[in-house]
Amino acid sequence: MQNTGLSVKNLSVFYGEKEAVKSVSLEFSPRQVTALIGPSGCGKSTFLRSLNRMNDTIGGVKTTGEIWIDGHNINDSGVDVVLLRQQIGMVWQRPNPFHKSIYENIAFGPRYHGIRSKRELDGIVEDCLRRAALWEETKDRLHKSALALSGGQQQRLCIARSIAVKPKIILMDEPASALDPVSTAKIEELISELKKEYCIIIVTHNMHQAARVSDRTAFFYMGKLIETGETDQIFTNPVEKSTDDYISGRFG
Ligand SMILES: Nc1ncnc2c1ncn2[C@@H]1O[C@H](COP(=O)(O)OP(=O)(O)OP(=O)(O)O)[C@@H](O)[C@H]1O
Repeated sequence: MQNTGLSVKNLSVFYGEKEAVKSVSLEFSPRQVTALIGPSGCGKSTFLRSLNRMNDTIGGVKTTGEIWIDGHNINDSGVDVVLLRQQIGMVWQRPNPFHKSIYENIAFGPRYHGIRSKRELDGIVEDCLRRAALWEETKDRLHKSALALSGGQQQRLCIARSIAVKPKIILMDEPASALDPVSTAKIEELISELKKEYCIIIVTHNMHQAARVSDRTAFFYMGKLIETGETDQIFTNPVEKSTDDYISGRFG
C-alpha cells in the first residue's frame, strides 16, 4: 500500500512569456482518483506534465512554485528526474509501447532499476499483466511484439509498464480518448482497481468518465484552478458559475 500524496503550492508554468498555469495550489491524496477537467487550452496537460517534470523536456519552459512528495520538493535543483519518474509514472493519450515484446515492455523498467534475476522479472511481468487485466490475453504470446496488440490492449500494457517500477503516483493524460467504448470501460475498471494502491491524477475531456472514475475533481479555466472538491459536489452543486457552465456543456 502506498501512502504518498502530492501537494502543489503556487505552481506557475510559462512557455516563454505565456503563463499557461497560473499559481495553482492543489492537494492529491493517496488511494484517490482526481480528475482534472476544463476546456481545451486551459492548462490541464501542462499542469499534469509538471508533476513529474516532463515539461523539462520542452524548450523554453519555466516553472515556479513547489510540488511536495514525501517531504521533498520535486522542483528543487539536484532532484534525480529518472528516480522521480519512477515514483510518479505517466500514461499518455496514445498508447506508446516500446517496439519490443510484451515481456520486455514490462521488464525494461525494473531491469533498468537493477533487477537482474530472470525469476524475479518473470514474477513482475506476470503480476503487472494480471493487475492490468491483460495476463489471460497475453500469457501465450509474451515474447511477441507489443505492437501486435489492439489499441486498448496496448494502453493496458502501458499501464502495466508504469506500475512495474512501483510508482507512488500515476498521471494519466486522457488515457482512453483514443479507444473504443469497450476498451474505455476496461481502462476505467482498471483505474478503479489501481486506486486501491495508488494516487491517480487523470486529465479527461469526458465528463461522464470524470464522474465515473474520480473521487475529486478540479476545474481549470484559462490557466487557473477555479474550483476543486468531491466529484459529486462539483457535478451536482458547483460553487462557481463557470464550473457549472462547463460541466453542463454551455462552453468548452
Ligand atoms: N509546447 C508548448 N509551447 C508553447 N505553448 C504551449 C505548449 N504546450 C501548450 N502550450 C499552450 O499552453 C496553454 C495550455 O495548454 P495545455 O495543452 O496544457 O492545455 P489543455 O487544457 O491540456 O488543452 P487540451 O485539453 O486541448 O489538451 C495553451 O494556450 C497552449 O497553446
